Amino acid sequence: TRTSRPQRILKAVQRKATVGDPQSVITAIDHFCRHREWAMNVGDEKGSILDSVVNEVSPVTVLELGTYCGYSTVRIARLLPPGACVITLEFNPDYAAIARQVIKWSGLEDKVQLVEGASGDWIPWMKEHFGVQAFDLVFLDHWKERYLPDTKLLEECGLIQKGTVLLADNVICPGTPDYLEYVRNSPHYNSQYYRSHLEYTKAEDGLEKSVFLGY
Ligand SMILES: Cn1ncc2cc([C@H](O)c3cccc(CNC(=O)c4cc(-c5ccc(F)cc5)cc(O)c4O)c3)ccc21
Ligand SMILES: [Mg+2]
Repeated sequence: TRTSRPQRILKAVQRKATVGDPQSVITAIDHFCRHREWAMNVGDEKGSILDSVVNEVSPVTVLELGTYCGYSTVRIARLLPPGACVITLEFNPDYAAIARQVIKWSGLEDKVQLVEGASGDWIPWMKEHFGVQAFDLVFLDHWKERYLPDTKLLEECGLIQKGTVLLADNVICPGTPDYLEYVRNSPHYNSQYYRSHLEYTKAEDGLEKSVFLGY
C-alpha cells in the first residue's frame, strides 16, 4: 500500500480530531485502530490504567521508551502540570516524524521532548544532555527484549531513585519474561500486575508497575 500504517493513523487524527484537544486525538486513534486497522498503541483499556498511574505519581519528569505514533505520549503529557515534561525515545525516523505531528496536533509539544535515537545510546546522556536528576516515571513500551537491559542501564546511570515508578506495557503479550522475573524477585522493587487486554482485542495482556525502594 502506498501509505504506511502510521501515516494512516495521522490522517485519521487530522480528519477526526480537533487541534489543541488531546482527548479528541486519543479518541480518533482508538476509533481508527478498533474499527479500521489494528496498531500497537497502548490503547484505551490499558491507557486508562496508564492515566491512573500518571495521576497517582504526578511526575515532574517522565521517560517513555518507544514513542511509535505518540498515542501514549499524548496520554501522559495531557495529564502533566505546567513545568513537567515527558522525554520520549524513538529510534525509527518514520515513526518519529508521525509522532511529532500527532503531538503537535494535540497541542502538547511544550510538554514533550521527542528524541530520535535508541534507548541504549541515549540513556547514558540523559543527565548531561537534559539536566535530568532522576525520572519519577518510566513507561516501557519499546522492544520487549530491551526492557531488562535498559532498566539495568537506568539503574547504573543513577536515573532511577527511591520512589521512581516503572510501568511496563505488554508483560503478557508479546511478553517480557526476563524483565518480569527481575522486577518481581528483586528486593529493590515492589511490583504489581494490572491485568487488562491487548489493545483493541480480547487477548490477555497487562501492565506491570514496579516502584524502586532504594538500595
Ligand atoms: C531501542 N529502542 N529505543 C527506542 C525504540 C523504539 C522502538 C519502536 O517504537 C518500536 C518498533 C517496533 C516495535 C516496538 C515494540 N512494541 C511492540 O513490539 C508491541 C507489539 C505488540 C503486539 C502484540 C500482539 C501481536 F500479535 C503483535 C504485536 C503490542 C504492543 O503494545 C507493542 O508495544 C517498538 C523500538 C526500539 C527502540
Ligand atoms: Mg505496547
